[in-house]
Amino acid sequence: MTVPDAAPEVAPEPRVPRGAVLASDVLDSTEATLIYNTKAGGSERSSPDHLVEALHQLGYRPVYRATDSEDDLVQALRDAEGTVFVAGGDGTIRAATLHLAGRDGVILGIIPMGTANNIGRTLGIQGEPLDVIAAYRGAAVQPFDLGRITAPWGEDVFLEACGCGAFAEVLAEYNPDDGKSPLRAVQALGTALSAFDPTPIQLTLDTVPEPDETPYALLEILNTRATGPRLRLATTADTSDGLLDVIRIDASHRDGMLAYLAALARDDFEALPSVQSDRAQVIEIPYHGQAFHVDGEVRQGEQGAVGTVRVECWAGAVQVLVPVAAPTAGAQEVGEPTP
Ligand SMILES: Nc1ncnc2c1ncn2[C@@H]1O[C@H](COP(=O)(O)OP(=O)(O)OP(=O)(O)O)[C@@H](O)[C@H]1O
Repeated sequence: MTVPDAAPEVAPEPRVPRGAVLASDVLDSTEATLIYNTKAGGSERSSPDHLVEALHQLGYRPVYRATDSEDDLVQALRDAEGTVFVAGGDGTIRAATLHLAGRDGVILGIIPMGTANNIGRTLGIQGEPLDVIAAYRGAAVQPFDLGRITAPWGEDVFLEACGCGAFAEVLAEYNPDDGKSPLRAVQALGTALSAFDPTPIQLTLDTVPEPDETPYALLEILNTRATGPRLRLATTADTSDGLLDVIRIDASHRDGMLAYLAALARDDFEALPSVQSDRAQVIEIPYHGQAFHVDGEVRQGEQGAVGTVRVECWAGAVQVLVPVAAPTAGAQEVGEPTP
């Protein structure tokens, strides 16, 4: 069995995150595919050639599959085996991951190159692309959950989050032509949180209905800690726990806009008294035509529609490469040292 640079050269006792295993224990192939979105925000920081060379140095045999759009991923990933490295923003990682979900024998290697990088940050994967690749020497593999949605508009899968209320309304109104500004988006969310007038709904968490109907100014189901323009709504979310974080704000008890903006800036959104935080496997949300977002995409509301939006955690849908040295989501406490 040949493995890509399995043994770390400097760390005699690699410590892998809890729930993860060394990549060298599961990979029996040095095969690798590189997807590189040349349109993503940070793509000028390196080139596919540089990344291919860096992967070679780790012991992989990478093949770069050029893609002009998401549609090209069907062909590029059809026969992919081994490790699929995806360089791009959250949108690119999402697009590729949707093709890999539920597939055996494939591991996702994230090379964050966007603005928000919510997926990479949740896993402790950040930095310049070549540094990220270097940190994959002696890496571990851990499960990465996805969210699966069955709704009146159809089926959806998300990596980061889905939800309705203020953030979905902001995304539905957000005009990308005005420029992609995290600050503008956060300010818009603050305003929407204090002004949005939601319809009361009765939520069900893991088959247990909530006692009352509640008007939620914000209802977000998160897999990663942050979504959108780095909105850290679920500050302790764990992408490998088989659960989704349910973050909600009852509109009748909401704080003022500044309280939310300040909490986001302080990174303790869940500590606000008006923010309720729970974890569940299955969440059922009554649908009355309200707008939803699924990661960065919007499912526009449909007047007069009724039904249920069922959101379920798809535990371990993907296997993801994580550096052993960096802390990872849910793995701040590391497991026993690997022999
Ligand atoms: N493999 C791909 N090749 C080319 N284009 C892609 C690919 N995957 C996604 N895209 C498209 O590229 C666009 C930008 O992607 P992405 O969101 O990853 O980058 P970004 O906008 O720089 O990131 P961020 O949102 O973090 O700033 C998206 O509209 C997406 O549809």
